Amino acid sequence: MAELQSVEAALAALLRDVATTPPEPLPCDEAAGRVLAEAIEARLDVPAFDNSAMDGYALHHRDAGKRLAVSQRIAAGSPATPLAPGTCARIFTGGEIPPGADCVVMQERVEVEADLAAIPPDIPAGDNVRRRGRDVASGDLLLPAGERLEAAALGHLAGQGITEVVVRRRPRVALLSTGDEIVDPGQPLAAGQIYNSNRAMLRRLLERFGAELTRVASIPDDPVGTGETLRAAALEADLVISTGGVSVGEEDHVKAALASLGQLDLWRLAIRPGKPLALGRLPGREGREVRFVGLPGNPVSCFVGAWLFLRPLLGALQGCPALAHLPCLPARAEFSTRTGPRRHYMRVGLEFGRDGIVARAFRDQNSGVLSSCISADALAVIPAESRVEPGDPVDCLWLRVD
Ligand SMILES: Nc1nc2c(c(=O)[nH]1)N[C@H]1C(S)=C(S)[C@@H](COP(=O)(O)OP(=O)(O)OC[C@H]3O[C@@H](n4cnc5c(N)ncnc54)[C@H](O)[C@@H]3O)O[C@H]1N2
Ligand code: MOO
Repeated sequence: MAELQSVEAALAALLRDVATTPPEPLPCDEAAGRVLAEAIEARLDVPAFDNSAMDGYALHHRDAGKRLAVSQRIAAGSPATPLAPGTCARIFTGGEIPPGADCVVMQERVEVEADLAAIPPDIPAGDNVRRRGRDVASGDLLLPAGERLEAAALGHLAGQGITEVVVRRRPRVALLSTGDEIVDPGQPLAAGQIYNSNRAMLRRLLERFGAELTRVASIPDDPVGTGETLRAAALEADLVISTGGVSVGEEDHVKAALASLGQLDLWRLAIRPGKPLALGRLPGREGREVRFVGLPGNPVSCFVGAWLFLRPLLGALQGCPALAHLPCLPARAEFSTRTGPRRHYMRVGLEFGRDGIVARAFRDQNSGVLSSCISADALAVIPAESRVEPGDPVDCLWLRVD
């Protein structure tokens, strides 16, 4: 039997020449989770002016240790006037530092008697002053292209007064299921049939990875219908995904249809779960090439395949480097296991303790046992032909990310 291939080789083949989706303008209010198509330069200084970090008194530091008349009151949002020499200004958090002042003393340290503020000694220049442009200076790179717009980035855009951004169109994905035995939830189950659990699981994962599902369908069990379904799916999608039917079964219309419509490579990977994987290309609209990924039908193989292959692919389609790799955490195994010729991606829960991270494996790691994925914080990567004992180090790919 041909030698098993590596995940890295399959991933490189999958990601070769992936074109990003086209850019589209979008109001910032609708842009959460979307990926910037172009870098954004800051057009304002933030803060826009030197301002106070405290409620207190603004003064020149040479006047520290004196009793000073309070010559003005500066609330946040009202302009300051130059500070009369030898006086201080009552100031509030966010209030503009008046010209002539260079520090702020918080009010808890100041005694006010008969309109005079007793300032403690030795206040350094700059104390409690938030300098203009400290966060962002006009002309700086505010956000790079490829940034996924999450909370702080959206706040940063708003801080610049920006209302619209140019983002990558969501990758359009067709999600197809194979298998005569697979039935949609809501329908009655006949003997030997099972409900389609991969579809609901992948739909959620794909949406988390930034996709828009354009078609969710089952592939009919005949060659003509299969070809038509694949062709129609490719015309409206950037990516066509199928589940099931990638191992060595006899009747497989998907493989035949793909091979005749476009191109198909069948991979047998040295991993568990997820050994069989189909990668191909289909003709799309206007001569574009649409990627095809055929994941194995076993639900855990599907789940693991989605994290290992679909997430980086959706990252490449969106031009988003953050989706290329899962964060890898060093943990200590709380279990023992041994592997054969395939690298094992074990579903583990992680416990973060003072002495580091402990990885606990789900009791049943069979590729049909979807319960192993429910509380999986990570995939522990156990190299091929190795042995792990409790306390041994294991690399864990963190799954609590988008
Ligand atoms: N003789 C061999 N048999 C198998 C091999 C092999 O190398 N030689 N590989 C095994 C491995 S590993 C995997 S993984 C599976 C992959 O099989 P397929 O991708 O061809 O998938 P199916 O046979 O269609 O289904 C496998 C399993 O998953 C269930 N399934 C399928 N789709 C769904 C769905 N949408 N929701 C829930 N469950 C689904 C299906 O009923 C089967 O039980 O092949 C092994 N066999
Ligand atoms: O590799 Mo299969 O994906 O073990 O069940």
